[in-house]
Amino acid sequence: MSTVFYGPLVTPTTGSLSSYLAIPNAALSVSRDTGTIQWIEEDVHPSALQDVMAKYGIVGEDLFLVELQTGEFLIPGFIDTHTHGPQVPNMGSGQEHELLDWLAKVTFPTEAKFKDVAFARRAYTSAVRRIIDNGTTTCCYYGSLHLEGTKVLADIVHNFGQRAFVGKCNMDRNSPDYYVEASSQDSVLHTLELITHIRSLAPSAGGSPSNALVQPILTPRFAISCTPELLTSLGGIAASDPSLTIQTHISENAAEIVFTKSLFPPSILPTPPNHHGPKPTETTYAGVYDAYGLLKSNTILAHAVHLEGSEVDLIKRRNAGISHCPTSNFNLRSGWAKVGALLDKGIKVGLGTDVSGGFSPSILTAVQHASIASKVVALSAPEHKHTQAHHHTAATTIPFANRHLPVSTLLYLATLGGAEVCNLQEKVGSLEVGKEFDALVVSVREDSGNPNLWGVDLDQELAGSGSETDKSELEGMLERFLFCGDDRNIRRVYVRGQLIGGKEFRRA
Ligand SMILES: Nc1nc2[nH]cnc2c(=O)[nH]1
Ligand SMILES: [Zn+2]
Repeated sequence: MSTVFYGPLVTPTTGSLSSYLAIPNAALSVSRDTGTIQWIEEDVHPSALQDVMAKYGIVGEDLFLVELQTGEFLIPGFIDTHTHGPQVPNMGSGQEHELLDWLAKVTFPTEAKFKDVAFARRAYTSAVRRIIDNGTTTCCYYGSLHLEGTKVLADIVHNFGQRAFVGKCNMDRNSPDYYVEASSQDSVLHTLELITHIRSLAPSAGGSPSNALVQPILTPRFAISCTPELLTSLGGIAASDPSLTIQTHISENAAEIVFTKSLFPPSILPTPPNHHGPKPTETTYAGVYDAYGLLKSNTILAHAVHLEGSEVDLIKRRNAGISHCPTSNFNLRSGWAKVGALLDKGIKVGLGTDVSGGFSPSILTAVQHASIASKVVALSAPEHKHTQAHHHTAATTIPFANRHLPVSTLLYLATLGGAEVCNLQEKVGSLEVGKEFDALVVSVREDSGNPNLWGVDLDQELAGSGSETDKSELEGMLERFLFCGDDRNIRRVYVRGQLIGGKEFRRA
């Protein structure tokens, strides 16, 4: 049995950051058993739709047809490569601080409340629901340091049907007395127990644990909050369990970097695994994680605002991914990441909301600020005039560094780039045959209820044109959605073919 979606479709494609597919009349079939995309046909005229479906043997009772209206389109679901579940209640609070003060004064007190499991259940239920309804189909969650509360987070994500990585913070030092783990041994035991719990959650129909939607993730909060003993143990877990993903923070804030270097002088750092040549004589932030075996192809590094050149090369060599969190980076006055230069190096980059350093749970807000961040980079680059002059050159031929990111790249970062950072690019991130259907039905119609977005159906009405959408109109719809859209424009949210959220789901 299949569900066939018929209407406009927008998707990035593998390997192309400078262009994307915009198909005004697509038919896309999803298996109702496995949730995978079975076939996609482009340019299907309404009168040919029945024939196309008959060609694939889809008739009568086998068929569920979803026809999109004018002003609606399909897009891959958003991937949030970095957020904090227990900080959702804090969104919009404490906006005056920089990182280390903000952690001490605003963040740790709130996270400490998640010791109360009943509180955690209520808060996480609300948090995960709003994250899904904002179109996030895959989410990398930091929990608090608590084992039980973080199990609850994993259970809720599992029950809601979102694809996710869930980890509990490892933090056994440089944290307040009321919010710190008792020892590195405790931290490790609780981490292993959480991994076991998450892997025991029932995989969806017929799947194996490795195919489960919710996966565990090692979560050393950041180097400052972990003793060398703890980092050593976590590196050991990572080495013995190579499929295990790792998330942490890197080079977010200037004071944080100074403190990190003071805690880890080269004399105490172990020699990194896979290290060739002499041991580094100076500490770098990435070098600390590398020394403990935590910088790998399945490591997700949030922020990367102030990376040194040698760190960029090391991250590339290890094929670790970066979560760009521009809303948070502006909000906490951390700075702005040089994303274009990272992309030019071939480093994997996705977007993160970093709630509540970032004040929005929506990847759309991250897209808007990623655009602004890239424009700040362009404006502050010495060759500003030069790059402006080349504005109209074919995008594929120019590097991304020191240039504003085009819509195609913003779309990529929000979807397929995020999938690469999570090593899920074979499964999700784009609408391609064989991938799982993690997707959104977006509406940029006047009746979406978003007063900030001028409805494209109204445009067509005013122009007196028919209701057929052409390719350039569809591209315009995408741009308008990315810059002016919010959850009111997200009608349906699908993960692995299942409807799990969106405006229509909430009403039902
Ligand atoms: N943005 C952000 N940076 C961190 N570094 C360590 N912990 C945090 C956190 O909770 N948020
Ligand atoms: Zn963070």
